[in-house]
Amino acid sequence: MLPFARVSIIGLGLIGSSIARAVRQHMPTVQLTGHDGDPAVRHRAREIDLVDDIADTPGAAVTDADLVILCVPVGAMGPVAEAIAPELPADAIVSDVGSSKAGVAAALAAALPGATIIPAHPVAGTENSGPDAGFASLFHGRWCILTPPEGASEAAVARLAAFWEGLGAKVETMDARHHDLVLAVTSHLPHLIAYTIVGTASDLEEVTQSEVIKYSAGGFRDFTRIAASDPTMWRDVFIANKDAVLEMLQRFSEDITALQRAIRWGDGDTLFELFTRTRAIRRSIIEQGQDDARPDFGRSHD
Ligand SMILES: NC(=O)C1=CN([C@@H]2O[C@H](COP(=O)(O)OP(=O)(O)OC[C@H]3O[C@@H](n4cnc5c(N)ncnc54)[C@H](O)[C@@H]3O)[C@@H](O)[C@H]2O)C=CC1
Ligand SMILES: O=C(O)C(=O)Cc1ccc(O)cc1
Repeated sequence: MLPFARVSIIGLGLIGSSIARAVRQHMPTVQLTGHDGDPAVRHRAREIDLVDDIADTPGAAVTDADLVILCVPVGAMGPVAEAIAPELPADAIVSDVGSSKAGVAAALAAALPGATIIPAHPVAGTENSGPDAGFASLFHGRWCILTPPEGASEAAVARLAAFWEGLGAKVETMDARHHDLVLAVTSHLPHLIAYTIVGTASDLEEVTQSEVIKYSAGGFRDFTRIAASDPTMWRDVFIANKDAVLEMLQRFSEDITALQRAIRWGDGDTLFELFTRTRAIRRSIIEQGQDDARPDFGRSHD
């Protein structure tokens, strides 16, 4: 028995289109409806037959749904929730996939009083955007974190968990604020660092742009992948998760200052001890099978 029969996806970019493809693959009897605010995306979604029905307004996309998933940038979650409010069936569950959770949860609760809202975050993605970037296996073996508000219906949480497990994800439940703190250090700060270092390299006067491209060794290349991530999405994440990001940035600044001091004073032991510890962390990630360097990662568009 499937947890939902009629799923509506608002926002048909990387994550929305990946959910659509995964639902088609794993739950082929589910009736899928989609909407995107960009007419070109709606046109493309029709062209590639992404879902069963594309609605021209957010409200029209949810009239029949028993699960509505908002897959838009976090800054657009509140306005989209307001737009679906008049048409939302009373028994529908509303969820989202935003990369930050506390602010989104507050925006959804304000826009949809009385609705069953279970926010979620599939911790899986790539630097690409748009309906052609998605793929059905994106969530396989990846975590999806649910952040139900206090007093949320356990049955609704269980149904949403079953949905994500059905798409191949592993599900964890967490408080929204804790989620935002954890993701600030594991995802948001790394993106900020990547944006910074690629910006710094391109601003240098004594090193030319073509030298940066020509001699970019492994480390810098990896940063450029992350720094190619969607500007709208990440602008919204940093604005929405301001407190947690600033807290982690403060810690990071202190730690990098300590390394600066170690380099200045030739304190090799401090550098060696840190690099040994970080190598062990990388190896344990690989041992747990959570490495994105899987041969087909981001390439398979099934
Ligand atoms: N990119 C990634 O790796 C991951 C992203 N997320 C979250 O998923 C959400 C979507 O991100 P992506 O799919 O990567 O972005 P995307 O840019 O590929 O797709 C977003 C879609 O939302 C549409 N949209 C924007 N504002 C809208 C509005 N007001 N009404 C209707 N449609 C609107 C855009 O036209 C676009 O097609 C974001 O909240 C992001 O934080 C979560 C996990 C991973
Ligand atoms: O492409 C990468 O390396 C990512 O880190 C993808 C990603 C981006 C945002 C999320 O909230 C979750 C995963």
